[in-house]
Amino acid sequence: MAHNIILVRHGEQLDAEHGVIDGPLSPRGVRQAIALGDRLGGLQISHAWHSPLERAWETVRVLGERLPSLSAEPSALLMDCVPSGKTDEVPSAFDPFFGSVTEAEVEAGSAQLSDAIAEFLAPGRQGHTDLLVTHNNVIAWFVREVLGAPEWKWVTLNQANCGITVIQQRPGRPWALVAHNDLGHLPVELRTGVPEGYGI
Ligand SMILES: O=C(O)[C@@H](CO)OP(=O)(O)O
Repeated sequence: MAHNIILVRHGEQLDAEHGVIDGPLSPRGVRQAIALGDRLGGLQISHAWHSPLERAWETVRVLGERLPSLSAEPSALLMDCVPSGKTDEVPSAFDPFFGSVTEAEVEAGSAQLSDAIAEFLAPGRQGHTDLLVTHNNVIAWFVREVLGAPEWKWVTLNQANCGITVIQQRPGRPWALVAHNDLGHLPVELRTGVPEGYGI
C-alpha cells in the first residue's frame, strides 16, 4: 500500500499584487478552490493539514464545502518560508530575490522545512492519502527533497494556485514524484501564479 501526499498551493489571494502579506482568497481564488474540490472529490483523503495563513485555511474551508468528510488542521510546519539562502552555486539571476531575505529568515525556514520533511515523510502511513495545503516555496522544497536535487534548486520550481503536485512512497521504494503542478481541473482563466507565458 502506498503513502500518497497531495501538495496544493493555496488559491489566489485577494490584493496579493499590492504587497499585502496575507488575506482572504480573491473571487478567482475561490473558483480555483471549488474546481480543486471537484477534482479531488473521487479520492479518499485521510487527513488534511494546512498553513495557518488565511489564504491557505480559506482554501481548505472552500474545499470542505465540496468534500464534507474532509478533516483538516493547521500546521506551522507548512507556513510560508524561505528554505535556503544564497550560496556560490546559486546563479546570480537570483541575487535580487536573496538580497531581500535576512539570514534569520533563512535559518528559520531551513529548520521549519527540515522538521516538515521529517514529520510528513515519516514512515508508517502506508495506505493513506494526505493533503497538504501550503505555499509555493514549501511545495518546491518537498519536490526538491524527493528528487534529491541540490538545496538551492527549490528556487527554480513554481506551482500554480490550486495546482496539484503528488509524491508517493510505495513499500520498499524511495519517495517518487508522481505529478507536478497538474492544472487539468483549472480552465486557462483560473491558472494564476505560474511563470509568465504559461497560460496554456
Ligand atoms: O510569496 C510567494 O510568492 C510564495 C512563496 O512561497 O508564497 P505563496 O504560495 O503564499 O504565494
